[in-house]
Formats: sequence, structure tokens, C-alpha cells
Amino acid sequence: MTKPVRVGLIGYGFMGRTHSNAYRQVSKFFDIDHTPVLQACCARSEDKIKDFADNWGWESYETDWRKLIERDDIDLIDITTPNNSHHDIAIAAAEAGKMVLCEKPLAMNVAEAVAMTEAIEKAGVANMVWFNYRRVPSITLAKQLVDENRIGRPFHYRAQYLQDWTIAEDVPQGGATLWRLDAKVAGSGVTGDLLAHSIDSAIWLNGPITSVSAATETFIKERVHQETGEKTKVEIDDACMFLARFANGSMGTFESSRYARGRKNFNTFELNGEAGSVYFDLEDPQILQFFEYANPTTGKKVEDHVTGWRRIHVTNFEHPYMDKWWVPGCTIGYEHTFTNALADFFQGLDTGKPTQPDFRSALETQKVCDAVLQSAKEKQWVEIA
Ligand SMILES: NC(=O)C1=CN([C@@H]2O[C@H](COP(=O)(O)OP(=O)(O)OC[C@H]3O[C@@H](n4cnc5c(N)ncnc54)[C@H](OP(=O)(O)O)[C@@H]3O)[C@@H](O)[C@H]2O)C=CC1
Ligand SMILES: O=C1CO[C@H](CO)[C@@H](O)[C@@H]1O
Repeated sequence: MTKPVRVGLIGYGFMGRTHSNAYRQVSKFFDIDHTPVLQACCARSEDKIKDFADNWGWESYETDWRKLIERDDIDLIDITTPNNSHHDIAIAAAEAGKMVLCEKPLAMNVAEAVAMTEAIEKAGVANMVWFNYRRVPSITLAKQLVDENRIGRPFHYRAQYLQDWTIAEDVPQGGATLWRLDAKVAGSGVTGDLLAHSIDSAIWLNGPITSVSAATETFIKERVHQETGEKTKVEIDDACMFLARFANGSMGTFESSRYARGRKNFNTFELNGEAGSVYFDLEDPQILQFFEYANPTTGKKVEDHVTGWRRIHVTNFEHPYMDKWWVPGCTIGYEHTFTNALADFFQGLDTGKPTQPDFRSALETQKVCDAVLQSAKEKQWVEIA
């Protein structure tokens, strides 16, 4: 017996589209008891949300998220709006007893994230934060290799998240499409927008981060604000680099920029341990590179004449999520990471085992983001409580 989950989606932009696609696909590919119903979508611009509802098959629409939350025929609220609205919507939805899915970064800062997490936990509602890169099969496989002890004692974690779309001086800040450059809406620049992903993956793969030392830069100091037409100070970090110490004793380096000419969505990490290493690059997403030094079960070293980096083509039925899609050798793409995430969420409802990352684990990522920004400001190491 399938159990319908009536979804209310807020936002029709980039993430509104990826999530709508996931809601349409998930029950067709995954064997889950809960089935999403595209009940209502919501945004402020009526003409746009109406077109969006027609295009994706949403049954109705609203122009005020409060009205959407008040509706009795909605079980789940999915937040795909800019960062400064996540707090109010998530808390109102939790207090109304709705399940809550929220886009990353969870909040503008730790204070907001704590309030949101407390509201969610007090209400006892199912929840998840869309750190979708965990659901790239190659990254999930990296986690499997760590859990199988194939990396062994970890020494180094190295992450980069690079883009190049804000290099031109005449890119305005603020407004409908460029809210990521406006600190009042985004909270921060690359730290919350890009490094939040890298930090989430790092904590998942290599455990908690205990302290950070960071430097940030804002290369273009003033930009025209789209809404006022005036040139005002840019308050976000255009680039951020930080050193990290992990609770397991390993060290980390993280780098992010929107000024890395030629890089569009370059999200990489490498983990080096005593028994092996893994390397991932989102621009080559179906490949996980693995260097095996020693077998974790026997402890036996791989013979030197056959050792070397292996490019694992993550498209076999034995690889995470891949038995749900096509046949071995056929790749899946960016959009599937959202469907995989949704499948995990619904499987969590089926089994009663909460899905990760939930609000509490996204709060841990938010703590690292805030510590990074604090460290850059104070020019000193910051411990993470
Ligand atoms: N997991 C991931 O990989 C990604 C996550 N994100 C995250 O997703 C979120 C949204 O980003 P993105 O989709 O790129 O943003 P967009 O700018 O593309 O879309 C934002 C949407 O939110 C709506 N909106 C804004 N304010 C309100 C409001 N007060 N009430 C109702 N609707 C509102 C807008 O419509 P209108 O103006 O008409 O109200 C618009 O439809 C961000 O938090 C971002 O960090 C983004 C990209 C990738
Ligand atoms: O994953 C992502 C890709 O880049 C976007 C910015 O351009 C981010 O907002 C997003 O989280």
C-alpha cells in the first residue's frame, strides 16, 4: 500500500526545478512505500509560479508561504528559497506539524540554525537538509570505502570548490537572480554557498572538525545593487581558504572561490590514509579514484608492481544507487543526486530510521561555516564547540 505525502514546495528557481524533477521521478525508480503528491507550489510572483505549476504538474499554487503552511492538505514543506528565508519558513512549518526539507546552507548563521533545529526536534517532524552531493554515487562509495576501513588511519583531507561567474566588475549584487552576492540575503559568500557542501562531505567522510584558521577576500569591493541601482559595498566573501583540524587527528585544507577562471562547478576532495586514498572531482562524477596500499582485512600490502591509482567507474549494480537506474556502464547525472536524496528520505519514513543529513547535522556544518568567517575576521584559529 503506498502512503501519499502531499508536498508543498516553496520556490520555482534552480532548486525548485531539481526538486520537482525528483518528486516526479522518485517513485518510478525506487521501491518505496511513501509516494510524493505534487500538491502545491509557492512563490511571490504569481505569473511565474502559475507557469511553473503548469509545467511541472503541481496541482495548485500559493503566493504566500504562510498560507501554504496553514493548509490542511499539505504534509511536507520543501524550502528552496534564498537563505534569509529558511529560518522563518522552517520554524513555522515545524510548528504546524509538517515534515520539513530545507535547502543548504541551513541558515544565515548558527543562532538561526540552533533555533530551527530546536523547533524541528520539539515538533518531532521528519526532516532533511539537501546536501545532495552525498548522493553522488561516487561520493557515497567513498564513504563505503572509509567505513570498510580501506583508507585506514586518516592523515589529510583536501577540498576545493571553485567557480568563476563573478569575475566581471559589472555583475550587480542583490535582487532576484543575484542574491548570492548580497550578504543580507545570502548570509555569506562562498563559505555558506559552496564550502558548506565541502564541509558537509568532509564531516560525513572524515568526522567532526574541531578548529579552523581561515582567510577570506572580497576582490571587487563595490557593485551596483540590482534593486536600488546604487553602488554599495560588497559584504560577502568572494574567496575563502581555511586550514582545519579533525577530531580523528587528521588535517584539512579547504579552498573556495568564484574567481577561478574556467572552473564552473569544480568540487573535489582527496582523503589520504595509512591504508589508501580516495579522490573525487564533480566534473568527472562517475569516477572515484582509489589508491589501495594495503588490504583492510588481511593487512597485506598490495604488491608494488601492481599498485597504483584505480579509476573506479561507478556504474555497476553493486555501486550505491546504481541498481535503481540503468544498466552497468550507463552514467547518471547531477539531477539524479536529488532523486537519490529524496529516495533516502522516503525510505527513512518507511523504516522509521531518520535520514541524514538532518537539521542537527546541518547545524554542525553551520558551526564550521561561522567559525571560518570568525577566524578570517579575527585572523586567528577558532575552536568549534
Ligand atoms: N543543494 C544544492 O546543490 C543547491 C542549493 N541551493 C540552495 O537553494 C536555495 C535556493 O537557491 P536557487 O534555487 O538557486 O534560488 P533561485 O533564485 O533560483 O530561486 C529562488 C526562489 O525562491 C522564491 N522566493 C524568494 N523569496 C520568497 C519568499 N519570501 N516567499 C516565497 N518564495 C520566495 C523565488 O520566487 P519569487 O521571487 O517569485 O518569490 C524563486 O522562485 C538557496 O538556499 C541555495 O543556497 C541552490 C543551488 C544548488
Ligand atoms: O551546488 C551548488 C552549485 O552552485 C551554486 C551556486 O552557483 C550553489 O548555490 C549550489 O549549492
